Amino acid sequence: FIIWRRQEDICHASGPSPKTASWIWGHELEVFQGQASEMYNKWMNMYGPLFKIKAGLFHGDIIVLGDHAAVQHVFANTDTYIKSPSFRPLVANTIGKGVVWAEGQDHTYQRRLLSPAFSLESVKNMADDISACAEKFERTLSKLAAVNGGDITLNIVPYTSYCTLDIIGRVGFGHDFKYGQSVEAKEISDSWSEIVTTGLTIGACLAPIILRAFPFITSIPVSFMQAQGQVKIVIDKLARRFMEDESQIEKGKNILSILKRAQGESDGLTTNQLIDNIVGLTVAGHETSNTWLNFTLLELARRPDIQKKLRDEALQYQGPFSYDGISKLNFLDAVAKEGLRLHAPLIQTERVAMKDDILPLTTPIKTTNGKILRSFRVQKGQVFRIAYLAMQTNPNVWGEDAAEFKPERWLIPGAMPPRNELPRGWSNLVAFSDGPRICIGYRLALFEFKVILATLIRTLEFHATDAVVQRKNTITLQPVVDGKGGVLPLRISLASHM
Ligand code: HEM
Repeated sequence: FIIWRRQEDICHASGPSPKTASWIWGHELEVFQGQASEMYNKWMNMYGPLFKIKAGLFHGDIIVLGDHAAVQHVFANTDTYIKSPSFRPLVANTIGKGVVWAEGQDHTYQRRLLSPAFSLESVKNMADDISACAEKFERTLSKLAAVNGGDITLNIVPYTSYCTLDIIGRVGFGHDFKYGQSVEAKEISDSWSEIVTTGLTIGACLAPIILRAFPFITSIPVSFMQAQGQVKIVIDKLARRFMEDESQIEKGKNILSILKRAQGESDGLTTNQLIDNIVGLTVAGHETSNTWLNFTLLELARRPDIQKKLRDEALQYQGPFSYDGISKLNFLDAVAKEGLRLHAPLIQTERVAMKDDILPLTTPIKTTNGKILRSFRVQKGQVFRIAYLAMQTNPNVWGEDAAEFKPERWLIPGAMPPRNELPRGWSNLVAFSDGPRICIGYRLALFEFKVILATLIRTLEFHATDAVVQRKNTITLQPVVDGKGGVLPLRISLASHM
């Protein structure tokens, strides 16, 4: 057994020294204490796109993956590489047994039934709802700036969050959250603040490690985890209420109506699966889109020249925003991609190998015993972290300016690395993942991002403040100022042409 173990590739994989790891929490504590993805970026630079770290509570080493061929292989083989079984009961408790939770045939089945609600045609039909929410957001900021003499400094995070919640409410299940003013919107917003605040505490780092070591624990008394369950309670109630009104279901263009109408006698999601999926979509689609917008606004605030170029393009657009129309705004498209590359809202995901396998490698790796490996043998039970953010900001792939916000790299011929040196995934990014579990809402996320940004930028100017903004990972990437999460101060003024 010992000889066999010593032959495993992981034994000789490079990585940070075990001596630098906490004896009880491994390197996981160091990863948590740094800024989001900071340690992964550093180690990827030192050890290459596949390295191992010490796991907490004496669990076997974790492999951190950024190699394109290996990542593509993991995402393509969803039967071999599944989400961590230790977290499934927790996901079931907090967001239900929808597509986010499902594995194997159940996942394929649910995904097939959900897909029509996210088709190009369905997303195009969401244009009016998305625009209405974006305009409300813009009017609120313009009004605040106007009554304050044309200029105001505020924390943008809750304002963006009200807007993205409004959108998912309307396009998801025909509900108006009234731009953060309804009772339910306040409950969701309070739960999220709790998640962000407690997500910065040590408990949020230790809870998943404990769960992995003791998977029979289905409920951990950490408010970080419990707060997610509160969103389920609120959305569950609203979605059930919506379904009682058959006339709404008959004419509705929203996701729940589409799914409910498709509910056949032998084929279709059960009512509980429908509800769980609406909960999952709300959780998966709300704060992710919010993060993408917030950090892109920060980048634009720091670069008035880029902001002006974006504004000029948006001002040329005539009429209401449609999916096809807004897709023609090339600079907006480049800003969207660059914002997502630099600030992937989900910075990583985890997978576990269900059987022994061999990972193909794009970049051969050198092991600690001097061997060059062109593929990597893994054993059943191996845990992987797929480091989305580190992959998208790896200077060995994206060049020396990988950490800079440069939308023009997407437009100037030859400015991007050759496609065969980039991963697969939407626009050669991994932020939406890839393979059979690629984000089901990516088209909606992109459309809403563009409509909101174009609507805001036409009338408002964003300016950076003196605040030092850090980035931490609390489920999604969060701006942190003075140790407080969910804080991103921006100065906002009415655009000079107004
Ligand atoms: C910027 C916005 C978004 C980002 C960056 C994002 C990212 C991701 C990623 C990385 C995954 C794969 C996670 C994994 O397998 O471990 C995922 C899955 C998923 N996303 Fe998104 N997402 C976004 C917006 C949305 C929206 C707007 C919705 C729906 C309203 C949505 C619904 C889902 C669902 C249901 C899954 C699970 C899909 C499956 O397992 O088959 N997401 N998303």
